Amino acid sequence: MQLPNSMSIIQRGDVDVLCIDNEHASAQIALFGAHILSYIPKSDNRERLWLSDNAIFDNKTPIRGGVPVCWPWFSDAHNQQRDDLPSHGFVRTQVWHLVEFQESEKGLRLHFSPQSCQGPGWPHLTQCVLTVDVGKSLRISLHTTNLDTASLPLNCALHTYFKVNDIATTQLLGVSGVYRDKTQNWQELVTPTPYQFTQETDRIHLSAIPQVTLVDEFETQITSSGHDSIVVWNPWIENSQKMQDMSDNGYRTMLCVETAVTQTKHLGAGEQMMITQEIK
Ligand SMILES: O=P(O)(O)OC[C@H]1O[C@@H](O)[C@H](O)[C@@H](O)[C@@H]1O
Repeated sequence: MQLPNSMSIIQRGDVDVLCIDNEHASAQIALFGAHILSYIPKSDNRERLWLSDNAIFDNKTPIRGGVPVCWPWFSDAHNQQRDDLPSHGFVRTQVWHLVEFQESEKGLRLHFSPQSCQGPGWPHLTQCVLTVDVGKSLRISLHTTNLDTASLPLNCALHTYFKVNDIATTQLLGVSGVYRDKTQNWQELVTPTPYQFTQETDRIHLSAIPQVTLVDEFETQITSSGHDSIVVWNPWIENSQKMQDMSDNGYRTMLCVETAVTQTKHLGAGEQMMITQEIK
């Protein structure tokens, strides 16, 4: 396939990375996982995504940072009662194909599909496509079609790591309602106001919150659709120290705000669904 004018390819370790540079923004997308690593709009030249200094680019290990695509389950697959399955599904550790692109005055639209939509714990016939729009905003859509003859149980997430100046002075606006707290035995608790960070945070907010603002030195707008949850995660110091692909202080400059389906969508035969996260 001939590449669009605004795109070149580089190597990071063993991973092929698409570099996009158009009049609106620059971005980097690894083919391993169709994993967006960087997005910098030209309106302010500010990097929106966090990528670990110790991220591993070996075409095997999930990349720590950017936008991991979690599909067809979220987290440790406990919904399926199977401990042997990889956390966050199996497509973030596949090399994806760029199947199509369109260039327009709005920017570049890219469509990716994984090597295979079947994997361990997922015998179903499905199609999964990731569409990325690199323009004045970064728009990411994960589209699933059930090609099987029976209904199937789906969870998924766009697990975005946002770059923050200092987690101690970061706030989230727009999040309300109840959440399940993984750090407190999955207790259901009420979202605090103001929403700030002083310790390990691992929360599934159980509603389709459409708009979240990440307030740091600057403001980042996160718009979601098609989801049933927003997940908020910061591992804090002890977990950062334990993770091989994260520096000890890595937690200080990142916050995950994830657009997710965690409450299991039963997708009927022939049915489609899509989750979208837009970042400005
Ligand atoms: O280390 P992983 O598999 O990329 O997962 C990172 C985190 O992802 C978050 O979405 C989960 O809520 C956390 O529990 C998990 O630790």
